[in-house]
Amino acid sequence: MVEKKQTPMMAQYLAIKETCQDAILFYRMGDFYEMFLEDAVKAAGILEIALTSRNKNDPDPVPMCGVPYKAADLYIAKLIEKGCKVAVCEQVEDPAQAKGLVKREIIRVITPGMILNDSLLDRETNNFLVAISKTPEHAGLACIDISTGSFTTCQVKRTSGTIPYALLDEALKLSPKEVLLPESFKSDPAMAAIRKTFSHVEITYLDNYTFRPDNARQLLTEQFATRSLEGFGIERMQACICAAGAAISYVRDTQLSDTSHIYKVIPYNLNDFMVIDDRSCKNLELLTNIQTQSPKGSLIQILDKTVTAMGGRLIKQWVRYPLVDKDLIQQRLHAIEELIDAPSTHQTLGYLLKSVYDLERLGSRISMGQGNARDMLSLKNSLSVLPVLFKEVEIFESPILNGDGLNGAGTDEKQALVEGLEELAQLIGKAIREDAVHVLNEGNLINDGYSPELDELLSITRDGKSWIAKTEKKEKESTGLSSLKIKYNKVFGYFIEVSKAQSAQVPDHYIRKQTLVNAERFITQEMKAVEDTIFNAQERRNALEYEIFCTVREKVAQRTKDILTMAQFIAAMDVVQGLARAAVENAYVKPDINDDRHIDIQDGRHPVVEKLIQGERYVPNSIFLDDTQCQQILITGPNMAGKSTVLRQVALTVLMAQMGSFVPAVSASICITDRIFTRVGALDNLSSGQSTFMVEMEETANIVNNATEKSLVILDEIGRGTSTYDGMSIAWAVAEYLHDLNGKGVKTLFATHYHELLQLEEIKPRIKNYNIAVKEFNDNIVFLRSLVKGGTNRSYGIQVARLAGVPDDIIDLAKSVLASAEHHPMTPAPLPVPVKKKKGSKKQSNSGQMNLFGPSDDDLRQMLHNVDIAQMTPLDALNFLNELKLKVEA
Ligand SMILES: Nc1ncnc2c1ncn2[C@@H]1O[C@H](COP(=O)(O)OP(=O)(O)OP(=O)(O)O)[C@@H](O)[C@H]1O
Repeated sequence: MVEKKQTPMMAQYLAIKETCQDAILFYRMGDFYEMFLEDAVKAAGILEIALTSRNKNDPDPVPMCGVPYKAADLYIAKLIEKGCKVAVCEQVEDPAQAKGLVKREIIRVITPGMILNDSLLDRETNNFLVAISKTPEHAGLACIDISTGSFTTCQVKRTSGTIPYALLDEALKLSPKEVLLPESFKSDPAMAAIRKTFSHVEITYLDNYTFRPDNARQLLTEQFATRSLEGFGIERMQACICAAGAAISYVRDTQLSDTSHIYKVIPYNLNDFMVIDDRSCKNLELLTNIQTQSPKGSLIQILDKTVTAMGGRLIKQWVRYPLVDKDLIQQRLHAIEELIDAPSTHQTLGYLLKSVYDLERLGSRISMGQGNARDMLSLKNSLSVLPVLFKEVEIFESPILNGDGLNGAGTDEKQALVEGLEELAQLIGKAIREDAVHVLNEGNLINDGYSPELDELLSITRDGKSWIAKTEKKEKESTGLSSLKIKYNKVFGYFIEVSKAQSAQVPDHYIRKQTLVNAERFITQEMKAVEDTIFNAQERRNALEYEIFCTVREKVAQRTKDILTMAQFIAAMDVVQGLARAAVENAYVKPDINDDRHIDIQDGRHPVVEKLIQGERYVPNSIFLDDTQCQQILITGPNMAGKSTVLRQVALTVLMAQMGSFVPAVSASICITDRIFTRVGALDNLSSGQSTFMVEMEETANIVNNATEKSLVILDEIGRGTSTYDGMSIAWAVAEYLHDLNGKGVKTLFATHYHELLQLEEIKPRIKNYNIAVKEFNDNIVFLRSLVKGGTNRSYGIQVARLAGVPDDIIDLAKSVLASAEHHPMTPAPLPVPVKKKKGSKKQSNSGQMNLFGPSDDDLRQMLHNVDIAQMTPLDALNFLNELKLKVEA
């Protein structure tokens, strides 16, 4: 086949495209980015723009589409959202100076995990890229956000051939936008689990070499300009090094610019924080509401009263990473307390922080040479607030508020940091015009008086006419020629015109250009020079302004580390001031952190439900859990009574206390919890191909396998999705197992409709029965919402069904089914496990749970056997009950 001859431009395009096969190439042509061939077809479809062709008359036209360069961000965002990568290719030489085809190069590759542009980022969400590595001993994870410079890493010991669940869960917790894996993982047994975990995340495979320890180590030491990784504490953490090195390699390959804002990597240990796995995070609605998937109706919505973007991102981390170090928790609580005690300073602080822009992202963009003049002004305005802000916080003792220890041990260092950043603000203020535009090559960036050279150009472009008038006056005076005038035409540009009569008297340095009937026209060397200046002034001014801008930006970039240090301090201060506001507005109290291993919450409330309920007052409830008397609480009560709410309320209160927040209660004493496990609600996971019951059992397995005596377990109705006896048996066994765990037991709150489980109180010393009280009258019930001692064997299912609007006919029928069932002699149901009765304990009861299994009635048995309760609506269930009744009566 004869290869088709390409135009030089197309040849250049194809050569560049060859280097970025997996990305859509944005090829700059004048004011547009053009896309060709398959890229054009794909992008036109996603962007909904016209697909044309470059050479329409050719029998084999090249598909193309394009977007204006000024609006490129919008289009790039859309492509990234659809999981595409975009390689931006710019003209890297001045087309006017280019000999032949203008040179072009890829200047940046934008991928879901490599985004720097503000318009493509969510203000209050980190844009994390996670790299996962595996060494014979460990699995490692590195997490980087190039938009803020944050870079962390951790590793987990491997106990089997695959990647440990804890590491995958950690990766999931970070909600990465992109995951980097070595090519070799494609055939790894862990891949199925990884694909499942990251089903909605872009996975990018890198050469195995990138993850090799020696290569990774070298990349990292180069990045941080250090001889070893000792200073970061990861010298001997090989899995961390491999993952971190691969992440840095990817950043460099895609960003192709200065990445020195990533100047450190912070290792962490999963045990340094309370573990809340992804499911529990969802179950407890920490960041999003389970129904709507939006932050509305979640804990973060209630707690997040931050006013800066940095604070908005940090509070999410505080919620996801509650502390287990008592001192660190106390520090946060103390800071909140100080703010609450100084309401007027607290208010001023909130007001001042509102003027602080996103220092992390501004600092990172500027450092990477991508900040524009507006970014510089935002930085200046933010930094200018610092001196006042630091004056205000002098009254506080807490380092989170007063910045002690910032930038080093002493007060001098802190002072030096603040002053240095103030000087930076002054430099920007002096250099950059307040009305500077976004575009960097069209001038109007630099202030008058900053550069004498620029001032000259500015005065020429602005005052061209007055310069001419001045020169005319000057020449008239020096020559004494009254007819002398300066004029302009397209042929000569500016020239001096003198009447014929006086033309003989012109000075020698005048150069004759044209003779007219009545006048002579001249130019001078000086004049031509000035003329050049005027003509070229605009262009030169634009170029010089850009040059000066880059110099100032470079000076600012040299202080990136200081800017980012300050950003982190401001973020924490903002989170704390936000938590203090939430505490005041919602009447929260400071929790006590005890060492006695008990949880004592008096008049606690659910922080979200108390805000959402309408037409009802939230009824507070008290809970006491310890390791000797009351370690497991079994909560019974009708549907809708408030069992799930009280369970979650306790979990959230413990979590809030450990993140360092005040809590919704009248008083609360909390011991440090290492993990909160939840098994709540029947979250349908059909989309991931799992049945409700399967999910429930997986969650249960995770709890019993991983809970320790320092954990808190929340179990909401285990075993609902299977037959009554299977479910009850599992629930019973799990409750016993948790009570006996490691001979010490684990603090557990267990809501259940299986009244048989109430008997556990009699055989297990640390299990206590509670119920949520209701009041009955005239066959109706009123929910009292208060948690009281003792169990209840009444379900009030029919009354709740009525409240829910189930038609009266069905309610009446259900009642008669129930009555008839209650009056039929039933064969007692066997207990799920043998129960040793304690001396003096009450008679075992099978109350409430009816046995409908007539041993001789095979039909009924078969019907019950065939029914799948998990798939039934309440209405189906009632209809089924009716069917049973008709069968019995037949
Ligand atoms: N302490 C309370 N004060 C006021 N209202 C409450 C309280 N607790 C719960 N509620 C209200 O009752 C509703 C039902 O509560 P919840 O879901 O906890 O009941 P439940 O007993 O777990 O029900 P089910 O057994 O059907 O799952 C809540 O959505 C809330 O509106």
